Amino acid sequence: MYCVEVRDRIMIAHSLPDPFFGPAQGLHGATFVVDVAFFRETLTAQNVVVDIGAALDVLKQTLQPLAYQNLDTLPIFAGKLTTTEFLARHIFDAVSAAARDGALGEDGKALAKIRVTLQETDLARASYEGTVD
Ligand SMILES: Nc1nc2c(c(=O)[nH]1)N=C([C@H](O)[C@H](O)COP(=O)(O)OP(=O)(O)OP(=O)(O)O)CN2
Repeated sequence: MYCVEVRDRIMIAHSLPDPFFGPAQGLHGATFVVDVAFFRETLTAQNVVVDIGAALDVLKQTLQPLAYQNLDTLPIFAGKLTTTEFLARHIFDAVSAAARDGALGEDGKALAKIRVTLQETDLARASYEGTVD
């Protein structure tokens, strides 16, 4: 399986209002390093998985609505615990939708899978991966 992975960063604020999270129940900031990996069984006619520039653009556009936001105030996340895992799935859904819509070109519609990884510190990260369908 071939893979191309691109990276961006995002700064957000949020709280995790459940006793499970201890001190993180309060409002705090996070800077996530976001990696998105694109997988194909075979290369395209140009011998790529996806164009790296297009992949970087899709990731930047996906993160833009979240950047520098307090996630607690965004209607799409109302009542949700915006954990690292949850945000990985949210970003996966947006990148997958962009791929299906052709933002990565015609070949981008035929990816085997996508994996989104959010690194919240040098010690911890979370991922979501799935097929593009
Ligand atoms: N599985 C997850 N666990 C935690 C997440 C998460 O997104 N997924 N997030 C947090 C906090 O937002 C923050 O990143 C860390 O908070 P902190 O309280 O410092 O976390 P720890 O559990 O490592 O430390 P303790 O102080 O021992 O609780 C927390 N967990």
